[in-house]
Amino acid sequence: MTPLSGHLEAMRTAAPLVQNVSNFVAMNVMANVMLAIGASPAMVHARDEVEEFAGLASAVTINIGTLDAEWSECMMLAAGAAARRGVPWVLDPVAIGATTLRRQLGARLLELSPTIVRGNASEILALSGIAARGRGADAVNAVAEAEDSAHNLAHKSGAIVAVTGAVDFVTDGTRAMRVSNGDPIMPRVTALGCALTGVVGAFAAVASAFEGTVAALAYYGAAGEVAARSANGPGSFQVAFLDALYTMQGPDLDAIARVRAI
Ligand SMILES: Nc1ncnc2c1ncn2[C@@H]1O[C@H](COP(=O)(O)OP(=O)(O)OP(=O)(O)O)[C@@H](O)[C@H]1O
Ligand SMILES: Cc1ncsc1CCO
Ligand SMILES: [Mg+2]
Repeated sequence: MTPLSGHLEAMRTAAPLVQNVSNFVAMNVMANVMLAIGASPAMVHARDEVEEFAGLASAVTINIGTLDAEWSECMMLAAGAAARRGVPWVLDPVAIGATTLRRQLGARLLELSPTIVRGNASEILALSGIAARGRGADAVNAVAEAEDSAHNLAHKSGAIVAVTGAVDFVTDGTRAMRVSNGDPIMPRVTALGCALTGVVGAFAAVASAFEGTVAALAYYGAAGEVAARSANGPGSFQVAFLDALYTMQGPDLDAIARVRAI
């Protein structure tokens, strides 16, 4: 396996263009996070250009956070274009269990073979068909409760499935890894999970989906730990987090990362 630092350095060297069909809450947060890591984000989602743009991008991410009928159509077009062209694409199934609209779109997007699915425990449980206790965008379930579902979902869909939370779990349906970096203040800032999906996309542009996902999660959590040391609350954390993502070097990442195979 390439060291985590190798994937971070490759991502920064490539500065991949990542197209994000995201949501109204996350767009600004996500674009700033992606610029801080050294990627090139483009929040492009209009029906008339979304497919064409997917041909230019090195990765595509789809987030159903604030969907309506038109967003849904644009997401299907972007995911379809990425899948046809072999561009890695990442699904973020925000609050997928909450409504019929979300469940139905989630099922249709899964048919377009996402390269990676990244969600919190409640979302991964719901996406794999098990009633989960998520109330909206926030997880109510622990990651461990969703590990079997993640395994089955990966097996069935062919996607790498990442369940994030206090200890992240990543599986391709056969092997699995846990990443135990991060800080409990991270879910107190909106859209940090959504922004993480963009970071996963940037790493998937330069690495295999499994290794890239693990590296992205470790880097994100490690930067969260560094930022939390100087933060007084969610406001100062958000600023410190962008700085930590920006300043973290490969050797820092290898030293702070807590990644283990299961
Ligand atoms: N309790 C926690 N302790 C440590 N780190 C955490 C914790 N919760 C979240 N994190 C960190 O935050 C990252 C994103 O996680 P999270 O699962 O909260 O996303 P999310 O629920 O999709 O967020 P959102 O939908 O609000 O954008 C995780 O990969 C992890 O690094
Ligand atoms: C709060 C919120 N509501 C819809 S999307 C979103 C961002 C976190 O997922
Ligand atoms: Mg989320």
